[in-house]
Amino acid sequence: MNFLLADTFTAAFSRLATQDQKAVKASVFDLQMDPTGNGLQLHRIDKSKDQNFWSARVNRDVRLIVHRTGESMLVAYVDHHDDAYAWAERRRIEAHPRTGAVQIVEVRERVEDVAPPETFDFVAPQPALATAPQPHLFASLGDDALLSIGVPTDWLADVRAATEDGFFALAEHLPGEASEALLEYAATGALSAPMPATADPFAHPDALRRIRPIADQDELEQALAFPWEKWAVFLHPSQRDLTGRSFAGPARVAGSAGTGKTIVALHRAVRLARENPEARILLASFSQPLADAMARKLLVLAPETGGIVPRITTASFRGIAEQMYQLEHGLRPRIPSDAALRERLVEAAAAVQLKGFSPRFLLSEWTNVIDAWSIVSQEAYASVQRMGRKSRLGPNQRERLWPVFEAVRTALNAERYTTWAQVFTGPADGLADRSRKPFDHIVLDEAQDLAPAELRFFAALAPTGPDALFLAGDMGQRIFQHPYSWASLGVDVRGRSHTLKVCYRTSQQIRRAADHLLPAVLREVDGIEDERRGIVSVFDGPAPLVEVCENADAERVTVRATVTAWLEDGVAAREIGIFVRTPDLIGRARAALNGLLGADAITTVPMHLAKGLEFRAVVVMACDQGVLPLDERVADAADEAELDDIYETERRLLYVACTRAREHLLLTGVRPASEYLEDFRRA
Ligand SMILES: Nc1ncnc2c1ncn2[C@@H]1O[C@H](COP(=O)(O)OP(=O)(O)OP(=O)(O)O)[C@@H](O)[C@H]1O
Repeated sequence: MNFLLADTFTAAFSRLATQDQKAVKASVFDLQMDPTGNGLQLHRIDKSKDQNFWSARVNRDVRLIVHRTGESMLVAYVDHHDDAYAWAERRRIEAHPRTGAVQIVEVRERVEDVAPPETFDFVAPQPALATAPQPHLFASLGDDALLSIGVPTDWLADVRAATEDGFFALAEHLPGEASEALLEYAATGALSAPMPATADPFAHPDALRRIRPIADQDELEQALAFPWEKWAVFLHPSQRDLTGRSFAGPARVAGSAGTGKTIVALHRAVRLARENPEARILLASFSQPLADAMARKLLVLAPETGGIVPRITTASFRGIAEQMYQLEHGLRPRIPSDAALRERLVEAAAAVQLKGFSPRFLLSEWTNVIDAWSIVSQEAYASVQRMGRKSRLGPNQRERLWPVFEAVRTALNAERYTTWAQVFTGPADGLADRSRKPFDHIVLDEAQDLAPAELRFFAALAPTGPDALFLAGDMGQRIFQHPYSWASLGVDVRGRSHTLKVCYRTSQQIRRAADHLLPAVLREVDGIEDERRGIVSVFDGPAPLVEVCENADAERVTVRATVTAWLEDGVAAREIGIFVRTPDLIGRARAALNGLLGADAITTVPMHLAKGLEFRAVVVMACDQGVLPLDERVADAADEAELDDIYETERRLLYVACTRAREHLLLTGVRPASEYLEDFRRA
């Protein structure tokens, strides 16, 4: 008999008190050992429309709801007695008549039978005083089309009557696949193609995202250990596909912020480790805090110690390269700071009386071209494409610049400095001819910000072959790198790049507004197009707020009032993040929080550190003209094209900051405000 867990159960389980959870766990384990349910006092729920629902007694108060057929035992829900019964009385579990996927369907009471909950009011007539009626979003879709995307038959009329305002209240009652397909239709005007049917209705990808077969005790232990981490057990079909698929060459998962790329990277690393007990896997991300966060999540997915976890190394991009450097050289690399580099560049420029290039330009050219691409000769500099450095530097300019860079390289060598690019390039060169590599599989998150030397390094760490290199990243969030061709470095993901479309982190309102900061289609150097239309968020929330204030005092008052309201509303201080463009603006953010209870727990950081974070509520402060985009950067642009590039990166920074928010977002600035606020408001 198949033993299965539904996400409705894990969600309800995570809400119970710890004592009750212990008792529920014991009952579920008993049930797994003996799926007949003997000893658990199973009672059929007579009032349910689905005769396969039974209740099992956990303790005096708590009841487990199971769905039992000849072939399967599905643990569907758990709650206090009356609520558990009420849940089962309004549900049925069945294979959808068209898609074939098993669904937990909320039974749609007829309007005359039951007063509709306040949150939805679809088939019921609109009040007479309603303002201009909103168009029905799905009026043009026939039954056939609605059934093809998994809308349960009882909900067809509601879906056809849904308007924009009420859709999310309705969506909560529909199976996820149906609401996502409807939202995508609302956004793009196209219906997604249905998934192919499977012989076993539980094996259908749409069923697997909510109902997971549990093979043994270990799996059950894992599913119950962290019930609030839904992602650990229930994946979207597209996430599941990317987790399980084998790729003949380097592959990539793309997708807007919050679509679960990190989750795919984690599941994939665990899957590869489980499948091959010999495999050594590297799971790396941009920074140490992000690597630490992945390591914590890894323990949720694979709690068993002594098992696969020791074979998965989690590290930051630089951390792993630095370790290898240290192993080889016996000491840590001495890395020049940006200030030290700038100083040497300015000195070298003065020595050759170079005029017309700002220190910022010299540093950027050094970092993004000379050092990034290991340029060591004037000839190489003359021919380098300066990919992503859109300013066209003619041969004369390069000729004038070269002595400066050459002098800086010599000075750095003399002072025993090693640049980050050199830290990555050394091991990459050393490993090129070796047959034994340190890892079998490399899985990288935040791949959009990999520098060329870093990409080469990671590609060299595992043997070329199937599933050697998997990259997760969103081009729309690239803030540290100029674009360049991955294919030119041998990492060609064309044909093996897949985009996730369902956003789990950010409410529909915030995501939609943030999307306006970026073009609808982003085109990469290697020709891959990243289509950003048709992304849907799985939940709804308040519209983001934009406040342009007369002065910094007024801004402080606005931010303080909003944060206070969030705290009073039950948002914990640690769930609030405040982002500003530069470190010296942090004081402006802290001033707004001065004296607020719990203010210390509120994160206040520059936008550059927002990557990978997540908060229930976010303020992006000081979005003033001159701050976003940052005047200093704009002033250094060599030409129009370079200016465009700066504008784009600044825009992406704001996009990253805004998309850290789950439910609430406030953007503030002082008049005259950043022009980006207008784009944001277009939503
Ligand atoms: N299948 C899922 N079920 C439930 N929650 C999920 C699922 N997949 C992802 N999430 C949640 O969505 C949020 C975003 O996931 P994740 O960090 O993997 O997205 P991302 O695409 O890497 O985001 P970003 O590009 O902004 O870093 C997280 O809170 C994660 O737990």
